[in-house]
Amino acid sequence: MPKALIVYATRTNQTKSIGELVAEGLRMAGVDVRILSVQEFDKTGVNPEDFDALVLGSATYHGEMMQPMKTFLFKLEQYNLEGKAGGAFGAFGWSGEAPGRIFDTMKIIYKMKMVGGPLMLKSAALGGGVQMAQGYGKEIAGLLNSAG
Ligand SMILES: Cc1cc2nc3c(=O)[nH]c(=O)nc-3n(C[C@H](O)[C@H](O)[C@H](O)COP(=O)(O)O)c2cc1C
Repeated sequence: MPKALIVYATRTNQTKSIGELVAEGLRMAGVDVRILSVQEFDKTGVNPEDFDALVLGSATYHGEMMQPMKTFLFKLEQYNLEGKAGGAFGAFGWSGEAPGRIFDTMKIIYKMKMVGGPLMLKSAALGGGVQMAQGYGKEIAGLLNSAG
């Protein structure tokens, strides 16, 4: 069974809720998922290289991703993530810079095989958010299947 790791940064848990729905979508598509906050990741000793997909999320504050996700993206330099499936998501209010910045870093710096684009939602609970987030997870799972 392919494995996915989701790591997120959040302040009021909207991004966590979106991540949990992305996890559901991945699981529906037969992927084994581990979901952790950045703080939990730091405590666990999980190795991202042990996963087939890495999905990262951060809320946007003051036009930026949250500081723990910035630090986490630097930390990833110690791992070889090239060719792994990837996606990026986050809750936002109006401008939503974080998911796009994370997405580009995963694609350009870590040379990951990314889904079509970042997932930006104002809330997991609004406007078809559940379906969109679950669908995003399924889309990432599709990359794994096509990778064989
Ligand atoms: C002080 C403050 C600054 C914010 N700055 C932005 C911003 O620059 N752009 C944006 O799209 N949303 C901004 N937001 C909205 C948050 O991204 C939004 O509330 C989001 O749902 C929070 O997600 P979280 O629960 O995962 O922390 C801001 C919210 C607060 C309270």
